[in-house]
Amino acid sequence: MSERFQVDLSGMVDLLSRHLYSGPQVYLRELIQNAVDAVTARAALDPAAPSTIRLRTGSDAAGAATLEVADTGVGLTADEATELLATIGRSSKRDSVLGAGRAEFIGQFGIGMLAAFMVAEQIEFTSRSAKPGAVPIRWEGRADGTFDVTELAHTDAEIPVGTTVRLTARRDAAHWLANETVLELAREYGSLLPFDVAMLVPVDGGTDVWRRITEPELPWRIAYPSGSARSRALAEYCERTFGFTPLGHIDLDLPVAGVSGVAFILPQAVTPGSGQHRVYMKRMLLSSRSDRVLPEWSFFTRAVIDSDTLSPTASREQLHDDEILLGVREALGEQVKRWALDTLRQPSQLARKVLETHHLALRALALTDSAMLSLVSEVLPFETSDGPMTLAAVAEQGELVYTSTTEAFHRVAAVARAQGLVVVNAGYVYDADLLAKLAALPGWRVRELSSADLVQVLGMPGIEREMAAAGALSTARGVLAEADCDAILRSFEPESVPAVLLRDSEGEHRRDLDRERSEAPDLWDGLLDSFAGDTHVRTRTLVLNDRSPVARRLLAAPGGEIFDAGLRSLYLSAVMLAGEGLRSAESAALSDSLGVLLGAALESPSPSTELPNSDS
Ligand SMILES: Nc1ncnc2c1ncn2[C@@H]1O[C@H](COP(=O)(O)OP(=O)(O)OP(=O)(O)O)[C@@H](O)[C@H]1O
Repeated sequence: MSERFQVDLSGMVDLLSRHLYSGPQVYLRELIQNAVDAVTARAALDPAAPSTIRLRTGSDAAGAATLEVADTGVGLTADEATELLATIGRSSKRDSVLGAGRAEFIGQFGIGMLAAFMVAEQIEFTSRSAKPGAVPIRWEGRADGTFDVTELAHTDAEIPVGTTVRLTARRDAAHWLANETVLELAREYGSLLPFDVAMLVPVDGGTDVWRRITEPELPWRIAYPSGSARSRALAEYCERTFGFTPLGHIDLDLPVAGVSGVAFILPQAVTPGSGQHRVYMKRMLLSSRSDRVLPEWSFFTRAVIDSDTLSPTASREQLHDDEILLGVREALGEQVKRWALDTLRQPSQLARKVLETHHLALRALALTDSAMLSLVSEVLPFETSDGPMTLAAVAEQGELVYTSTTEAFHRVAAVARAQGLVVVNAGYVYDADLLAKLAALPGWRVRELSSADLVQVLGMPGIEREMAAAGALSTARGVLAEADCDAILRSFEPESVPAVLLRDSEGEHRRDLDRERSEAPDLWDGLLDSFAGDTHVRTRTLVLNDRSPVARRLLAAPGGEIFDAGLRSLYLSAVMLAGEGLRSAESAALSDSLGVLLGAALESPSPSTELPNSDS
C-alpha cells in the first residue's frame, strides 16, 4: 500500500522563515493577498458583489494579541477548507475548476498560509462560500500541525459570504500583531491595491475609526487638470513613498507587457549601483529595493513599477530573472533614455539641475548608447585647460586632445593653456572610456595627449641661449638622474612657471629628441647630444622654462651645492604642481634644499636688505 508523505509543520515554518522570506513581516502580505484573491474570484462570478477587506487588531480572553482580516471574497466550503488550507502546496488558484480567471490572482504556490505560523499560535478561518446554499464553516489550524473543521449553524446575516481569518499571536511574536505595526505593514504592502482596504485604528479620545489603506488609483494614472498639477501630485506621492522631493519624473509605460509606473529623479547624486526601485505585482508590493526593473545606469532614479506579467519568486520578494524581465528592463531603459534625449538638450531649469546633479550617471549612460554619447558631448561641461567646456565645443577647434588621468592634466594644464592648446581632463570616472568611445564615432578626431604634443608647442630657446645653458643643463641632468628624470630647456608662457614635469613613460620625449636631431643642422648636433648622450630612457622630463627669471638665474649659477639645491627645489615643486604629492624622502630632500638655499642667503645678505647708513 502506498503511503503519503508526512510533513512536520514547525520544521516547514522554520524553513520558510529562515530561508525563504526576509522576515516574519511577510505574514501580513500573504493574508492581505489571499483576501484580495478571494475578492477577485468572487467579482469574476458576480461583478456586483461587495469587495472590501477590513483589518482589526485586538486580544483574546487570555490576553494574547489577535488580528482579524475579513474579506467579502469567494469564501470556502468545509471540503475546500479541509483540502486547501491544510495541504501545503495546494492552491485553488492553479486549479482549473476553482481558479477561473486565475491570471488575475496574486497567489499561486499554496504556501502563503504557512507564513502566518511565523507569528501565530493558532489560525482560525470563519467562512461562508459564495456557492448557493453554502453552510458557514470554521477551520482552526494550530502550530503543532493539527486542525479541525466545523460547520456552523449561523444565518446569512450573522456570517455573510466571505472569510474572516483570525490570528492569535505566539507569545514571542505579539509585537507583529500590534496595531501600529499592522497599519504600517498594510500600508507598505497594500497601498496601491485596487480594493477598499481599511483598518480600525485608535484615535485621540479613545475611539476607533476605520482608516483607508489604499489609494483610489495608481498615482501615475490619476487624471489632473494640468501637467503641472500632475507633477505636483506625483512629487507629493514621491515624498510620501521615498521621503525625497524629486527633481522631476519620467513616465514609464509598456502596455504590451502590462507594466506601468514612474521614475523619480533623485535630488542628490548617488553612487552607482544603488538601484532601489519599488516593484508591485498586480498592485501588491513585491519589493521596495529591486535593482532588476531598470538598467544599472539608471541609478539616478527611484522608480515605482506595477506589473501584471512579471513573475515573482516563491518568496514573492524578488522578480524571477527571466526573458520577460530582461525585455521589460531594456524597454523601460529606452524610455528613460528617450526622456533624457528630449529633456536635456533643451535649456531649462530642470535640464540644468539634472545635468549638474547627475552628470556621473549620464556619463555611465552615455557609455551604453551612442545617441546618449552625442547628447553628453553636447551638453555636459568637462574640465579643460581652458575652463569648463563641452566636448563638442572643444572638437570644433580641431582635434580633441585629452589626458586620461587628473595628475597628467594638472601637470600640463597651465602650460597648455598658455600655448593655446585645449586639453580635456578625462581623469574622472567614465571619462577616458567615454572619449575612447567618442573616438570611434564618425566625424570625431580624438587622441590622448602625449608629451610630444607639449614638447612641440613649447618654443625652442634661441641658439645662444642653448649654447650658454648647455653646461648647466648637463649638470642638471646629472643631478636629476637620481630621480630618473631628464632635463631640457624650452621657452614658454607663463613665465611664472619655472619648470614643468612631463611624464614620459613610453619614451615619446626620447623619440622627439631623435627626430629633432635627425632634422637639425650640424650646429645643433652637439647640443642635442648633450641631452641624448645617455642611452637610458628616463621616465620623466623636467622642462625648464627659459622665460622664467628663476630658471634663468639657476642656469646662470655656477655648479655646486647651491645649484643642486636650487634645481632640486624646482624639480620638487614641479612634482607638487603635477599633483603627484611628495614621498617622505622627497619631502626631506626639499627641506634640505631649502635649508641650503636659506643658509646661503642668510650668510651673504643682499645689499638691498642692508639698513641705510645713518650718516648718509
Ligand atoms: N481569504 C481566503 N478566502 C478564500 N480562500 C482562501 C483564503 N485564504 C486562503 N484561501 C485558500 O487557501 C489556499 C491556500 O492559500 P495559500 O496562501 O497557502 O496559497 P496561495 O495563495 O494559493 O498561493 P501562495 O503560496 O502563492 O500565496 C488558497 O489557494 C485559497 O484557495
